Amino acid sequence: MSVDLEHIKQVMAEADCLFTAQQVEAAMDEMAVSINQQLADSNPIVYSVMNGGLIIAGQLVTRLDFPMEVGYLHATRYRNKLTGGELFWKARAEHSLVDRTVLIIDDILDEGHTLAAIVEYCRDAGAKQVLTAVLLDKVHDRKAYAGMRADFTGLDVEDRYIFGFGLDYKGYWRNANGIFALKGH
Ligand SMILES: O=P(O)(O)OC[C@H]1O[C@H](OP(=O)(O)OP(=O)(O)O)[C@H](O)[C@@H]1O
Ligand code: HPA
Repeated sequence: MSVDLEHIKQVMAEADCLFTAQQVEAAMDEMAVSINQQLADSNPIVYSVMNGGLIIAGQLVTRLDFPMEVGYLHATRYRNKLTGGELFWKARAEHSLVDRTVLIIDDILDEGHTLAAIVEYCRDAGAKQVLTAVLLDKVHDRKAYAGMRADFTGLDVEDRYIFGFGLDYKGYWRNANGIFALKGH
């Protein structure tokens, strides 16, 4: 599928910056303090959820100062579209999860179906504890279950279409250094 790069550039030019790079850095610092306190002696496996979790996971784990194994899971529900569908697994865990603590890191908890399915998968695979960390939690009443929250959350974000810092607009701008909202959405 060909992409109109002028459109992609225009989207960024017109976007609203909701959080600057400095605000994202500060949020990751705070998340790291909590995770360092809670998981220091747990020998966890830390999974990034590809693709969106790549940036936050990479930057968060360098703030963690205890022994851990690191890997990735790949599950997608939006597939570069603006609304989510059925969860599609592209890569599952390579480690045995039996009796392990698992920390799942993703960019956003939106409706939460992705994280809920991943947590269930890890529990079914024998993990003794599954914790979740997200940079963003989108504020609305469409969560997979009422009151759903990650164990560690960086920033609450308004109910708009978001991109930057791992989140994409039609596959682009995951590299944007900050959190942006699409004009009119
Ligand atoms: O809370 P939910 O409504 O389930 O949405 C959150 C998920 O959606 C995005 O992934 P996406 O499916 O877009 O794949 P990507 O990570 O490759 O962008 C994001 O990275 C989360 O994993
Ligand atoms: O607001 C969003 N932006 C990009 N990807 C997403 N995946 C879930 N919600 C979003």
